[in-house]
Amino acid sequence: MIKVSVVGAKGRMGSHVVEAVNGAEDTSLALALDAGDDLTQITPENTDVVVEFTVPAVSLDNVLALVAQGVNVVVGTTGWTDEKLDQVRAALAKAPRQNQSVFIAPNFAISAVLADYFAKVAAPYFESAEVIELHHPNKVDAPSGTAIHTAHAIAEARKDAGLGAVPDNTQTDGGSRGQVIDGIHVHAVRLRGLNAHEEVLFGNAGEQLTIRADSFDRISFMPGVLLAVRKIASGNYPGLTVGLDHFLDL
Ligand SMILES: NC(=O)c1ccc[n+]([C@@H]2O[C@H](COP(=O)([O-])OP(=O)(O)OC[C@H]3O[C@@H](n4cnc5c(N)ncnc54)[C@H](O)[C@@H]3O)[C@@H](O)[C@H]2O)c1
Ligand SMILES: O=C(O)C1=N[C@H](C(=O)O)CCC1
Repeated sequence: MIKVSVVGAKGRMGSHVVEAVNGAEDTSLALALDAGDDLTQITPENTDVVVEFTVPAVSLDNVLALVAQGVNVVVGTTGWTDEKLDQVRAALAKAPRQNQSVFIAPNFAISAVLADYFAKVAAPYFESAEVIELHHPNKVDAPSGTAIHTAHAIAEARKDAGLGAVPDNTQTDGGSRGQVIDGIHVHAVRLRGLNAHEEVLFGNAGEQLTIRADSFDRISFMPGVLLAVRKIASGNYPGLTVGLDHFLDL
């Protein structure tokens, strides 16, 4: 049995994770903690893997504390920058136990991971590329962590292919052209009724490719969370790993 503790257990995602851990045959719930609870209750004796779904403002501190307490962490919370990732790497380098792991996934849904992968494949073949993410209005961050990840991946693939800047003759912009991430315009929609959705638009003269992923229900993230828990519990991924694609045969 893999002993799993959940941090952010009362949240929209954390409560689904508690159910998924209780429902799987090879995982058991150790601790379910939320804001105000003492994280030092989590130890290597009672927990093999912590699943962290909180808010971007606190996630880094939680992860650093948990690493220092000697436990492995699977993180779904957004808000990760290169600088924050470096802090996690530094914490892992002086972690109390050998081969400790932190795994961070911008998105645990297979549809989103594949959309991201297909976008990377398509990126070198198109002059234009833009990302539109669409989410429920309770989301605290914009653009989504997934969209940021997709924009970086498209930019890297374009750079590797020797492509220049996307064509854009906008002369005035009151904000309608979205946030520019690594040269890629990213647009965020917040709409009641939505859950988590992303469209990647590619264009050439006379043609367009649209790649779209839709998570209609948070249950769509749970197979990915359990996959990550199992992979991290295996001990085969020491250090920091970012992205569920590392665990898929793509
Ligand atoms: N990676 C993915 O596949 C994926 C999927 C959905 C959501 N997310 C991300 O997960 C995060 C959580 O989303 P949500 O919709 O569940 O949010 P939410 O607001 O419903 O839940 C967050 C929970 O964290 C708790 N919390 C806040 N501060 C805390 C602290 N210091 N210690 C412990 N718990 C604390 C809150 O009380 C709340 O219960 C967001 O960053 C979101 O973007 C990622
Ligand atoms: O509902 C959210 O919040 C989501 N956050 C992640 C993101 O920002 O990419 C993943 C999708 C759902």
